[in-house]
Amino acid sequence: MIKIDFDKMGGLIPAVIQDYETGDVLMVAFMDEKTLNLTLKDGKTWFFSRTRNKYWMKGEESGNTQDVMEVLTDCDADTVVIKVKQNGPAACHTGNRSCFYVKWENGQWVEHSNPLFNPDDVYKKK
Ligand SMILES: N=c1c2ncn([C@@H]3O[C@H](COP(=O)(O)OP(=O)(O)OP(=O)(O)O)[C@@H](O)[C@H]3O)c2ncn1[C@@H]1O[C@H](COP(=O)(O)O)[C@@H](O)[C@H]1O
Ligand SMILES: [Mg+2]
Ligand SMILES: [Zn+2]
Repeated sequence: MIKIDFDKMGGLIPAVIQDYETGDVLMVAFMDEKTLNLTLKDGKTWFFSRTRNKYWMKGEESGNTQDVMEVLTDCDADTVVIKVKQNGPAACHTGNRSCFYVKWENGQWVEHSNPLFNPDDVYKKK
């Protein structure tokens, strides 16, 4: 029986969040056993934030939650890909649809930012 190998990963595995409809990678964040189980039960994505040292449901503040459509793990069961229906305009807290809007071009990183919301409006409590 396949079991996710959290121990090998120091308790946290990468979760690649993919748009169910377009296949775009929306974000990458981390899950421990508890947040993976929450995600599987709840049908929304839950993560552990190392920076903020807390559990979070994506969209708890912005409303930009993610409905889980499909969950995959890889050959050695130490990463997950989660296909989601993204609610609201964007997954990234910058307002961009995806976190991956910075591209290596001609020897440097170039931002292709196209915010679909203003983070100052959406994240008011800070
Ligand atoms: N909303 C986001 C958010 N959306 C996407 N991401 C991406 O999720 C990844 C992990 O975020 P964290 O920094 O929380 O997690 P981490 O474990 O520190 O990971 P690293 O940054 O160290 O890689 C990063 O690649 C972020 O770009 C976000 N990271 C943080 N937030 C914050 O989460 C809070 C709640 O936001 P909502 O979930 O939209 O309500 C707000 O304070 C936001 O600023
Ligand atoms: Mg961080
Ligand atoms: Zn982001």
